[in-house]
Amino acid sequence: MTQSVFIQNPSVLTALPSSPGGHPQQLARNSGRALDLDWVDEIRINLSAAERRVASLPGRRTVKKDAQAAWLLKAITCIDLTTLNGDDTTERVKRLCAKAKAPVRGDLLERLGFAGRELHTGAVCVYHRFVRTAVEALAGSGIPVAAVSTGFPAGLIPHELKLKEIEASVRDGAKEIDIVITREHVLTGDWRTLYAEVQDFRAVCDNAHLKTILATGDLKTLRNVAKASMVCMMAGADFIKTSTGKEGVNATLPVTLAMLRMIRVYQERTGFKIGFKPAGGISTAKDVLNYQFLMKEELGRDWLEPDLFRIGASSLLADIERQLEHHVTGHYSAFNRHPVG
Ligand SMILES: O=C[C@H](O)COP(=O)(O)O
Repeated sequence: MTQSVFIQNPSVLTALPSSPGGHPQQLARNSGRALDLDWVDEIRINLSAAERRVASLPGRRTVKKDAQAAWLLKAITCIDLTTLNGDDTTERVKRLCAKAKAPVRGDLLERLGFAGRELHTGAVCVYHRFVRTAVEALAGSGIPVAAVSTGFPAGLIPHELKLKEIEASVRDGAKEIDIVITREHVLTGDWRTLYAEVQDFRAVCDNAHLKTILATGDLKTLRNVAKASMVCMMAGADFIKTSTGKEGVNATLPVTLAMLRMIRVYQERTGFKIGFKPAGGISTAKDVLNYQFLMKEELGRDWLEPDLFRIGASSLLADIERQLEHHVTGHYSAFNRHPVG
């Protein structure tokens, strides 16, 4: 799961938030570890402190002009370009894949000094039914296909069927599997069962990377979010992900802060770097910059790269492209000029 943006324009180059054209990070994959309930029981989260911490971000951190363009180009490389709708079709998935391969109009890239350089999204994320279509459409691009499996979005189908769905997605060529956890295990504090569930998912993923969706909007408290994060990482998650996009409340900055702090603790204790994926409702360039700032402040530059940071989004790319157009032309275009993504 490694890609890099290659930057040509010198002013954009200096503004890029992480190594331009740099080498992919060599990450040791999280092997998981035995469940240690002390690591779970000791977790405390101060909600008002978390809210204060993230509320200060927009006023404190800002990037403009070339710097903003550079951060937004980097964000594109981290997008899991997503379609997860009941009316998805093969043609829609093919169009999405075409957009993932060429996320920004050629004339804009030229004016940004990017012409001819590699730029694509982090992945394309679809339901299992469309994995094969996406794999074929993305062949040779290096863009992985992520499948939402395990009875997405509620995750209430039988456990054995969840395992079969993961196996089928892997067989069809998915390189990343976004699973939903059973929220009841969190709401009842049944950490052993949650751990066993995620361990089983990880085992059938084989070499595909496992992103565990917590559905944080269903988990009631930040403490539950933090505890579930820790259990999923101990069970072998490669990424922890906030939401399906279908809960009443999806990705938020306070939830992100709680999850990032757990990633930090897990790394301090085990040495493994776990990725983070906010998803659901992230639709503007302004939103995504705040997530990037928080990632950098909490975990450092490594977490601005697509092997440790993904943004699950269906419409964000359109706004980013619009902002890039404004950057190079001074004008905003209508959203319908950026129809996909
Ligand atoms: O995982 C990705 C989400 O389902 C996308 O949510 P969104 O449509 O609000 O961008």
